[in-house]
Amino acid sequence: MPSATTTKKRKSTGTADERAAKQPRQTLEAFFTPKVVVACAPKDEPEKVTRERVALNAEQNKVLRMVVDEGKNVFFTGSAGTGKSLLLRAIISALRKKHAKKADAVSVTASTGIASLNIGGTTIHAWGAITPGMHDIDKLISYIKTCKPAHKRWKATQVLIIDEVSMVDGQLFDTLAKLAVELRKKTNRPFGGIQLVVTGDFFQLPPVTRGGKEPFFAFQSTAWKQCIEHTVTLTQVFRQKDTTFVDLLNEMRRGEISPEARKTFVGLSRPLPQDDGLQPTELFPLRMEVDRANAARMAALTGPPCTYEARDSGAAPAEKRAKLLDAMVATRVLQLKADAQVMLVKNVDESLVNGSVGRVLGFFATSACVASVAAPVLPEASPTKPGGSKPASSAKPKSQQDVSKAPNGFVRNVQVGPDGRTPVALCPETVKENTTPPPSPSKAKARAKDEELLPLVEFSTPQGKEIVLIARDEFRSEDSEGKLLARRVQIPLVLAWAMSIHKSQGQTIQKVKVDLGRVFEKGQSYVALSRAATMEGLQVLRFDAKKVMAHPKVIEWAKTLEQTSTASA
Ligand SMILES: Nc1ncnc2c1ncn2[C@@H]1O[C@H](COP(=O)(O)OP(=O)(O)OP(=O)(O)O)[C@@H](O)[C@H]1O
Repeated sequence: MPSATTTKKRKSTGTADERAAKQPRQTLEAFFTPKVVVACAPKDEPEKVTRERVALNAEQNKVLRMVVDEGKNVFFTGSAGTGKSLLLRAIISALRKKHAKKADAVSVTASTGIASLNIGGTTIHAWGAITPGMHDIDKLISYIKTCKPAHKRWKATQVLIIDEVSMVDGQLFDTLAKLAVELRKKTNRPFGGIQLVVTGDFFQLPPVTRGGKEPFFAFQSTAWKQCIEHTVTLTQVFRQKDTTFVDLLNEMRRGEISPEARKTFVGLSRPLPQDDGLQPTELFPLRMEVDRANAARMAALTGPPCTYEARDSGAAPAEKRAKLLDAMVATRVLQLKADAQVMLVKNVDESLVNGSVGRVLGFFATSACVASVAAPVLPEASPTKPGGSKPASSAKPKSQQDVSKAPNGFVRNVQVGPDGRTPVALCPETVKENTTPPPSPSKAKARAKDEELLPLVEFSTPQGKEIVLIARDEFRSEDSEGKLLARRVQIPLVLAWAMSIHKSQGQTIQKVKVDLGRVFEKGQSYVALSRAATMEGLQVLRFDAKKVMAHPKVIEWAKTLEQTSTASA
């Protein structure tokens, strides 16, 4: 029976490794393999739920079974927060186990770079070696045939996953289907016989169009009608617990705002409390507005700035490389100050995710933070390679050894002194209890001399506060043959007083502020407002019912779905 959980054994090379091998594997694979109940079990077998696992609900399990056990072509959708991403990660994990012996059998893609980053995949364009905007099948085929890895992928793929499909242009969907048929020479089967697993919410962001052109959604394409056998709508909202808020968001999603809903939204214009020291993240449609808002907040902080220049490399020609680097979420120059509000742009584990917001406490060396960890726990790791932070020395107490092992160089659970921002190892007056004494402050300072000072950040997570030293990490852009085009090693943080709605898609943000007066695209307001976990954490300025309208084509299409499901119920 295939299992959705992973407990890969490691080669034991010594006592430390033996200890580590006994630990449950806590890499990002564990994050992509969320602690979900195995869903490939026969329907009548009771589900095993362990203490730390998130159990998929019945509708999520149904989709997982349709995809993994029955091999069906499925589009699963649902409003924001219904667990599409979590389910997708469980599906990816189960499919990889199912096809473990066949490399390239499971291809994981998304419409945008950011969405693909969230599921450890690649963009659909990069996967298929498709030039954006090009639909000449013959030209595309001859180009793909020159890219051996891409050609191999087209032929070897048995399951193609496409996330955030609302942003996939319908014409592209048709092109993909035609290419699959041609390249796989299985002309009698839709999509060349590739199993499709597609997800997203068409009420969220639409495909990008030029010059105000109407979007052509994937569901309007001919291939969609031929290839998507089953549409499943997830209905249980997990992100928001408050049913009143869920109902309000649903009214908005359908574009039917009642007078009561309007009144409630207008009432959300009040400022949010700042009891945890964090201000709401303001969501803007344009990157320019985001940069301006963040720069103004930074200028208001009086402390000295700490600047991180990215370490860039890559084989692409200069102009192309610059473009690729520019599109990366990590910036070329990151300027931070103590008290700056920041957002993590890498997934680490279930509590520290791409989207976690925190406040910079100061800038410290890894060694000082390793000496100040609060508890002897093994930190969970990121799948990316370490980005340049130096490992701390090996002659340390057990807890410190474990901490320095974090492959991403992060130091978790740092304990700070009475000022609330200095690691205890640097506070002479602080005596740590219950662990081996930390190195003396003078030693820690001496060791710190050669090390790059890194931002120490207090994150607000659903599990509570955690202080983490953030090391540099790697961001890569590869071509369809897997060749490294551009690489950036940078601190994986961005300023987070403000962020773009586009980048916020898929995230859960505890405190959100949205000025609807700025929103210009259908779907944007719904994405922005539905990032908030609670109404208490949402501030809405200039509410205008017209601005929250869904696209009429999507409303029409959704009605046909409802009719189908009512008829088949
Ligand atoms: N079965 C489940 N049990 C408990 N929590 C869940 C479950 N499924 C999802 N969640 C949680 O609900 C929240 C929203 O889930 P997720 O991000 O997967 O939703 P989504 O449908 O992809 O949202 P969006 O469309 O806004 O990106 C996350 O915090 C996730 O961990």
